[in-house]
Order: sequence, then structure tokens, then C-alpha cells
Amino acid sequence: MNYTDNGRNFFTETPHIKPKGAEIAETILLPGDPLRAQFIAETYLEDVVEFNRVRGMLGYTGTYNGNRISVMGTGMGIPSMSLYSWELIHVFGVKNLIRIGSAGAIQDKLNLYDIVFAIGASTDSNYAKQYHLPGYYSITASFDLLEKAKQTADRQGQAVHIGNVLSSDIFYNEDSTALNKWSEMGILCAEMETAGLYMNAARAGVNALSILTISDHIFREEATTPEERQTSFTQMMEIALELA
Ligand SMILES: O=P(O)(O)O[C@H]1O[C@H](CO)[C@@H](O)[C@H]1O
Ligand SMILES: O=c1cc[nH]c(=O)[nH]1
Repeated sequence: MNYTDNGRNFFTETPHIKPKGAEIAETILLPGDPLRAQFIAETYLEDVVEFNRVRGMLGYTGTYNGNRISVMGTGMGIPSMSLYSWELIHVFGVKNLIRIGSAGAIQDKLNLYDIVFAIGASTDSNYAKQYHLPGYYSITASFDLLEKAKQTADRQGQAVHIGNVLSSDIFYNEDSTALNKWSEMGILCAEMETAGLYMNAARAGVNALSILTISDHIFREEATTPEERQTSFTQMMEIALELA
């Protein structure tokens, strides 16, 4: 590909991001749902510009507490997250990538709306195969972002769980025992993107963290609505916005 690495030229376009000169900040929040990105831009940011609407994957840049920050949808699953995060890092020079997602709890101690910081991401994905590593790679968050997020949550009086999550390629799994097995290994919750984001960030030497809100409890069959997932996970958003 013919991109200038980390050029921060916002007139460059990729197959999926076309900023047309609009800035993309070095810190970006990444919800799966582009309408959650729009909600954050409209609710929290000042001086907002839209930098992407290719495929409806809405992206915005604005100011929060005086700091420049962007927010953009990633779509669902590691293929979608990994192509957007790769372009943001390698083409547009983004340095801090913070996923703000929903996740299904697989531990009894978790309840709807609880917040999870993913210190690590286990996965059933083959994404790591491209690196031809002579062993197993441990997929982890950036400690700097994790520490800053924990300090922010403490300051806001917001309790959080910090632990290992599952980034799965499968939402509707034929194997009904799979999540029980991950639960027995102490995995807190299941979602579909964090492992891809963390590997892309590690390979490029930039920072990534996933902050998740429990949208449903997989074993207790409790769930929030699609509208709640779009607009009501504000505690998670308010922690993430402080990381700019
Ligand atoms: O709410 P988002 O960020 O999309 O995250 C979760 O929701 C989607 C599945 O409903 C998957 O993308 C999963 O990771
Ligand atoms: O991937 C996901 C996300 C939310 N809830 C789930 O059960 N799975």
C-alpha cells in the first residue's frame, strides 16, 4: 500500500476512512456501534467535525475539557476492528486507541451496567497466525492507559472490574459449553474485538485499552435493549473521555 507511515495527512484516504482534511486526534474512542460514536460526539464534544462517513462508520473529532479527542465506530468483530485500527494507526498516526464496547457477562459477580477494564484478551480467533510466532502470544492492554483509566474511575467513584475477557469470532455458538469453559478460566465477559485491537497496537508500538459495559448476562439471560446499548453506557464513556 502506498501510504506514508504515520503521515498524519488528513487528505489521504483509505478504502474505509476519508477525512477530507478533517483532523483525527492522536487519542480515539472506538465503540462498535457508529451511532454510539455519534451520541458521544453530540453529547460530550465541543467544536466537533465529522471526519468519516464511508460505509456509515461515523467518525468525529472535537474537544473534551480542552483536549482534542476523536470517536469512531469500528463495526463488529476482529476483522472490522482490525482494519479500522490498522488504518488509524498506520495511515493517520493515532497513538491511543480506546475501545468502548458492550459485553456479555460470564461470571456471577458481574451485573448489568458493570464496567470491565480488559487487562488481557483471550480469543478463539486466528488473527495472531499472521505473525508466525514460535509460541503463544499473551494479548494485553497498555499499562499506561489502564493505570490512567483506573485512577479516573477512582476519582469518579466508579467501581470497575479488571480482568481477562474473551474476544470471540462467534456470537451464536453451536457449542453451548464454550462459554462455561472460558468462565472456569476466570474470564469475566465475552465480546468480539479487543484481541484484534490489542495485537494491532502492540505490533505498531502504540497504546490500546478496552473499557466494556456489561450489556447482558449470558447465563442469567438478562439483557439491555439496543437503544440502551447505544446511549446509556455513559459511565464508561465518561471514564474514556478523560484519557485524552
Ligand atoms: O457494543 P459493541 O462495541 O459493538 O461490542 C459488542 O457488541 C457486538 C455484539 O452485539 C460486538 O461488536 C461485541 O463486541
Ligand atoms: O459479544 C458479545 C457482546 C455483548 N454480549 C454478548 O453476549 N456477546
